[in-house]
Amino acid sequence: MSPATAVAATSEVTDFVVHKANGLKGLVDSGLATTLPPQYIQPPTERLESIKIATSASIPIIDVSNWDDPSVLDSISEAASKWGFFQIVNHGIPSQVLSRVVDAAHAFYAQSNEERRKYWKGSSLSDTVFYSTSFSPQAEQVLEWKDFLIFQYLKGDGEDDEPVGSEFWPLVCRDQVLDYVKSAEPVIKKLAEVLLKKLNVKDVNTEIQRCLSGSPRVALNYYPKCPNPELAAGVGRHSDISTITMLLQDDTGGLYVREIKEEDEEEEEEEGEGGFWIPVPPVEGAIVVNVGDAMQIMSNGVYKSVEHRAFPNKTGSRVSVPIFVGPAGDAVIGVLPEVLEGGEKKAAYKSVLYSDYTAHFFSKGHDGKRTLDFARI
Ligand SMILES: COc1cc(/C=C/C(=O)SCCNC(=O)CCNC(=O)[C@H](O)C(C)(C)COP(=O)(O)OP(=O)(O)OC[C@H]2O[C@@H](n3cnc4c(N)ncnc43)[C@H](O)[C@@H]2OP(=O)(O)O)ccc1O
Ligand SMILES: O=C(O)CCC(=O)C(=O)O
Ligand SMILES: [Fe+2]
Repeated sequence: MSPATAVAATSEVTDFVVHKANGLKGLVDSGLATTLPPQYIQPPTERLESIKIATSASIPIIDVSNWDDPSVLDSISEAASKWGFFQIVNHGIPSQVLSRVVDAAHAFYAQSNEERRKYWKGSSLSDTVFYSTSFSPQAEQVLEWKDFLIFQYLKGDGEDDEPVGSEFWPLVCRDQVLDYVKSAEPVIKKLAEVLLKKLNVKDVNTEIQRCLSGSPRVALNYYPKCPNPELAAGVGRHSDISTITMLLQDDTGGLYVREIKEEDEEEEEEEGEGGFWIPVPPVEGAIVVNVGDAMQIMSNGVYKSVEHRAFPNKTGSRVSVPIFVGPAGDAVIGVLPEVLEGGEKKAAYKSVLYSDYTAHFFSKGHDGKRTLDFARI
């Protein structure tokens, strides 16, 4: 292929996937992507083959059947400090609710391009749901091998009101997403309570509440079967900007978490391309929990938001369902005063308007933990 033809092919693929709103799923279904298109080819340093996989480390699996057990609280806060990631089991969310939301994700992507396109970002009838691809396609050098459908769970005024705009959510997955968020809410609340309690925050006032939870966002991430997974990334190295993320993954696998080294803890994590990556194996009924940047800021680095990434595979598609719990856009986040009491440590982060922080995150491709520099003093 001449360079000119290659460029034409490149722009045609982006046009088809992004601008014509077919998504990556549309490209894969078209049968045209028998080899990985150039704009999905990651630089060598970002490929699975060039990362060092940790063979002996694993992230903790915590049984949360008894939230009153002090050892559960200790395990959670220790995991949030040491790994930034853990899995919870016996959390009380019925297994059918979990399997139904995964099946519903497959059902959404199994639809025709026309049906999915109705929800494409900018065309969707409600801003509380949209379909898109990669991460921020307008800002990325290389696209990620992922589509996502994202919902904003914005509660109505009345106690029993359905979330704003949910009458416009796709019928193939609407009820399953609603059931999942409703069942997850008490678990999210408990996790936030435990993490704050261990920071000595006794009075969870309205301002702190706002910093913990605006309206959660739920995504149905879809990583199609990939012709050359060794060259691609499903989601590139990033930390979440949330306070907490609860991630449900199907039984495929593909998620890796960066191992925190002790020296990282002392000098503030300096990641880059080195270090070891810990696979997060799917565990039946488990939910992966991770600390996001907002929690790292509020806890002054006691809890760590940790880089993670996911790779696609050659044999089949993969689904994951994160619930991002984070501040409202107009909340100001900063180090909680309780964390600085005693006066030994200085605040490592300034206070920032969360919508400025999120705008910065979405204005660039994934770049590990660099987003945090936006708030670092
Ligand atoms: C897509 O691939 C991804 C995504 C991620 C995401 C990781 C996270 O940690 S997201 C956590 C952020 N969410 C929360 O903390 C939940 C509570 N708050 C909100 O949802 C708020 O919307 C807000 C995120 C704080 C922003 O509020 P505001 O500034 O008032 O403006 P909005 O209009 O609501 O949003 C601005 C802009 O961002 C888009 N957006 C918001 N969340 C997501 C998201 N999770 N994924 C994709 N896009 C998102 C929103 O649609 C708006 O877009 P415009 O184009 O209309 O400006 C990690 C890794 C990935 O690969
Ligand atoms: O699919 C996964 O396992 C990870 C997804 C993720 O990190 C995200 O959506 O923020
Ligand atoms: Fe993430």
